Amino acid sequence: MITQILGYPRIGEKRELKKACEAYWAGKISQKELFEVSKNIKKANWEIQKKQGIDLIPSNDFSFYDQVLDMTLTLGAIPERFEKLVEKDMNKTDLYFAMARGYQKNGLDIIAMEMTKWFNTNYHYIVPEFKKNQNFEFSSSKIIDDYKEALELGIKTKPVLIGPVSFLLLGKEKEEGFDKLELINNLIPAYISILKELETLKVDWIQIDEPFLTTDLSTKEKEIYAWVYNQFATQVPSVKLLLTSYFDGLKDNAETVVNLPVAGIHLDLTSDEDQLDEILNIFPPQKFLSLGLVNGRNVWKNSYKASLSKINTAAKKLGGERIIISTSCSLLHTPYNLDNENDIKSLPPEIKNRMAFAKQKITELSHLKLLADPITFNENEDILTHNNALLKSRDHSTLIHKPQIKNRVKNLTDDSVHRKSTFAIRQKYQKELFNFPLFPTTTIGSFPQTPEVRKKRNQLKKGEISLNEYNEFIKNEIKECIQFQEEIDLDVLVHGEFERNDMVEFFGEQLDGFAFTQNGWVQSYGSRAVKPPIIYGDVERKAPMTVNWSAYAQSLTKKHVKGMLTGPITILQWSFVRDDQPRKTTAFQIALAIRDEVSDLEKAGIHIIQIDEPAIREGLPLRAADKKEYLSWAVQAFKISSSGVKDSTQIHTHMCYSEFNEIIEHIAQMDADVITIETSRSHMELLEVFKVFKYPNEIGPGVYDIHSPRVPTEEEMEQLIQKASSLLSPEQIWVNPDCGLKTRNWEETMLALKNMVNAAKNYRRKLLINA
Ligand SMILES: Nc1nc2c(c(=O)[nH]1)N[C@@H](CNc1ccc(C(=O)N[C@@H](CCC(=O)N[C@@H](CCC(=O)N[C@@H](CCC(=O)O)C(=O)O)C(=O)O)C(=O)O)cc1)CN2
Ligand code: MET
Ligand SMILES: [Zn+2]
Repeated sequence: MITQILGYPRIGEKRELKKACEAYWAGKISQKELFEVSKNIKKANWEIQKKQGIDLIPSNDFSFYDQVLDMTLTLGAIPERFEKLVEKDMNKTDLYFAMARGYQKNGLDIIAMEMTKWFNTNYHYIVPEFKKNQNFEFSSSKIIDDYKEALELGIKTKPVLIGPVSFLLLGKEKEEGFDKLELINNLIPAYISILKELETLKVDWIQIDEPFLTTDLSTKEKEIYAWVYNQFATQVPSVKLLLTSYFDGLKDNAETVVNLPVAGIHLDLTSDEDQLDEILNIFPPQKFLSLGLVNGRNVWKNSYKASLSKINTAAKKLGGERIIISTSCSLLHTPYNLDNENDIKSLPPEIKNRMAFAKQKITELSHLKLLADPITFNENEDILTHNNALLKSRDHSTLIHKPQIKNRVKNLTDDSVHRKSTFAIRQKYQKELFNFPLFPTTTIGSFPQTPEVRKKRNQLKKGEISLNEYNEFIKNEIKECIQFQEEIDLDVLVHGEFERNDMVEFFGEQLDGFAFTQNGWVQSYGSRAVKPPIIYGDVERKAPMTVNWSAYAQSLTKKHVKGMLTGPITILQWSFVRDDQPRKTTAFQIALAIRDEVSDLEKAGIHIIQIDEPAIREGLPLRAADKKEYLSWAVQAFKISSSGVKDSTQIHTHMCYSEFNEIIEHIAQMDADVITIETSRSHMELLEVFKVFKYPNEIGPGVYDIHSPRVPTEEEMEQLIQKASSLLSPEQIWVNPDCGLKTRNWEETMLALKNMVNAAKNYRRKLLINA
């Protein structure tokens, strides 16, 4: 048997890549220095795998920003607006970063390529853009260079490519009148060139990722898959392709997939463990089968007993030589190394003992290999015994199991899931209490997280300043933020979220049942990363988490300050979640904790409370058949958290990543009094859905794209308000940015928000004149 992983984290064990990229963008280091950092990261990654005895070590899994963008450049699919830069002889690295981040320099203003979520993860990729008759050409030698770079270190790697069908499906048509899949004919020759070049280098295996194979495919799409892989088999017959898919099972695509003429097929057995038997029944002779047993999406130790049983089942049918023991997906979604976590207060040893990060997951693969082989089994049996005992000890842990919490979830009644009155009645009370003008203005919560704020938090962590000093600093930030909001005359104020390292981690740190890490960084997009908290046990709120900050902010102003919370589904989705109970149960436990916080905010005199749910869409299962069930409990979880308040208390929610058209009815069922959403980047295109679906409650479509440093003008935003008014009723509409302002700086923020408030005022005035 052989072992493999599908990809390794690439930000560096100490986030070296983030620091190097940001320094390079700021002009502080040279390109040579940047490349030096990347070289060291790749080298360390390859060597650790080699040391642990991984047989198929990936290359080209490294990326400076995103692997899909790498593929776009490899195929020469550079959008037209960047051609100006090519003509100016900009070097490839700068062009690459310009495509990812936009280019506003030297009199040019070129907007970045769009970014969106990678399937159901918190990783974002750069969306390929296609025009009619788009040409593709093998244009970047990164995949070749990285292979050679590893070879020079004495390591023969398995280059990784995104497959052609998935590449097209990941992209977007930027012109009317064609279907991106038509481009497959233009695309295949470019792929053939890549494969031929790899062939001349005598590579052994090539990993080709087709993650769309775990989604619902049309007959036509299945036919395209068959056609494409037959092309490869005839035109480059000697290359050994290992075809992967992940994040779900092959299900009804299984028949198509096992019959593709490739040398090996990889299955994700962590997200669909039942598929193995079915696949084995139809699996053709000679092909290799890769068993994705070690979970690349969580931080829990593998159950060797369960994995070995699968390996044995497969080996009985296929024989051991054709089996590959693998991670379920790339390890991109897990942190680097658990050995770096030594703070027992944030990560109790009992929990740490049951965890594995990327480095530990590699060890697990080599253990499984030893245990799967009868010859090496005997002398390693204690590894299995130990693993069994460790995982069993979980069942009786008092750290994990809290009967009173389990009971509270069990005893939830229908009443706890609904507001007291209908929206129409609540709206009446709220209008009386708040008396806002038409088009009330507000923000989404966070204000700039400046280097000073982060530095203070860092000093607190290192013990260089006292908690008191830190709190006073944050209070001062809040004070200045409130003052600014009053000055520009926003209608609903926020405290600014200065005390939060991250909107999820901040809550995780304060809840029972959560652990957190010091170095457990996972890439979210580009140079940005998160440290997802770890939910290991029953979740309970120990004490109020945000009340003091909100109450303090409210004490500074006569205007209403919105309380600011993260919702249960977003906390669930952006954490590493325990795997010993259904996600729904964990979501409900978090929801109850948030419900208690909402209630305490209300008692403290906060009359408007926002519960953010930006990740509700991303949690959607990949298969249509599974969506309904998820949406049902996700909406319930939100309602558990939000429905314990008086009719006059106004509940807001916020969502970005607004590809929500398909779930708009469920969003309406959440029954928030006000929802703010991301729409400005698409110029309100997303609101088209309201032509066919009458959204019942109030809604704030974003008028200001916070992803770009650009300051929008009053006129622009007024036009967006006007556009929204043509699709929604003026009584429904709020005016706000697309999302929080934490990644922006103060200068941009001040100008943009001033313009935003003026835009709302101008539009109100015009309505009055016309009335
Ligand atoms: N969890 C989560 N997922 C999300 C989002 C989100 O906000 N949270 N937003 C969407 C977009 N994704 C994002 C992900 C990360 C960041 C982001 O800004 N991350 C920061 C880190 C945030 C953080 O944890 N900051 C810590 C500081 C960590 C740090 O870098 N400390 C320095 C020292 C700081 C100093 O002295 O200057 C160090 O350790 O070296 C804090 O504020 O306390 C980064 O990568 O730079 C933004 C958006 C979708 N997914
Ligand atoms: N309240 C949060 C903020 O303003 C919502 C962010 S959604 C990713 O940052
Ligand atoms: Zn947002």
